[in-house]
Amino acid sequence: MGSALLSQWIDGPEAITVVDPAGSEVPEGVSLVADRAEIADRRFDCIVAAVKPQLIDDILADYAGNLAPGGYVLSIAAGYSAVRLSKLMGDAPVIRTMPNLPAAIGRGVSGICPGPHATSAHTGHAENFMRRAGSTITVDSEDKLDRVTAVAGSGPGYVFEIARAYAEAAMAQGFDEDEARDMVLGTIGGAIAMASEPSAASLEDLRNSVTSKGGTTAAGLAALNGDGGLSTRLHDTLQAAYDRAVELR
Ligand SMILES: NC(=O)C1=CN([C@@H]2O[C@H](COP(=O)(O)OP(=O)(O)OC[C@H]3O[C@@H](n4cnc5c(N)ncnc54)[C@H](O)[C@@H]3O)[C@@H](O)[C@H]2O)C=CC1
Ligand SMILES: O=C(O)[C@@H]1CCC=N1
Repeated sequence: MGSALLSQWIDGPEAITVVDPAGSEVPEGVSLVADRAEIADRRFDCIVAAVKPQLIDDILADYAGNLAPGGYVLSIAAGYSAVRLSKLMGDAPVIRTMPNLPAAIGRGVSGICPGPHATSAHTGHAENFMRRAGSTITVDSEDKLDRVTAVAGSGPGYVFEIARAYAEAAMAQGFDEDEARDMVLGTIGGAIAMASEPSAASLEDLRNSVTSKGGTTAAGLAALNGDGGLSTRLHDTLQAAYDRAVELR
């Protein structure tokens, strides 16, 4: 996820240094170091925590001394609370964010939640930073950010899985893999673009506008969600993701 954001951040004026022991590739103009020791005496206005939440306890405390006076920590980690991260880093100002993967093409949706000691200047900076990667929603509690995580952070995973299953079903109708992928992504993309038009009708009305009485869509929709099974499944999906975020706090 860090690389996806980085791809959108590089056009800005900031000097960016990435620490990654795995030596991931970084875009031109970004410094890469494999070991924090190489930057031990340097100070940064913003430290981005982009490791797995389960690794934060072991990794981030070492960076407390790398924060410049007035700087802040921007976390993208799911669940791991800003309060806990601030304490871990010597009462540093922390802003928690929750981006999603389409940030890689500037189409992300990012939640932002100011944490302990964060000033309005820190929040403004984080909002500008995340807006470079797509749209943002600022929330006033960590619990809400964990719910943004369930809806949007994990959301591309649900969408890719739905598209995959949809394409698999198209193949069962006799289309080859490329045909199925093209038709399914074209249909999803077209429908979403139409629903995203400023003057678009409600999602319910749009659905109804496809559904002729006694026709094919009505037959398909009855199988898809006639018993409310899809609605229940999606409700359970978001709840399970939220519950996991709570466990990671
Ligand atoms: N994958 C996604 O769609 C999203 C992920 N996130 C959050 O982003 C964070 C990273 O997740 P992913 O990108 O999926 O995982 P990832 O495994 O792809 O990336 C983690 C990176 O951390 C690096 N790393 C490991 N140990 C390190 C250390 N000691 N110092 C510096 N870097 C180290 C790894 O080499 C790797 O490049 C997690 O906290 C996750 O909750 C948030 C929103 C969406
Ligand atoms: O699966 C995860 O935990 C991360 C956070 C949101 C999306 N990927």
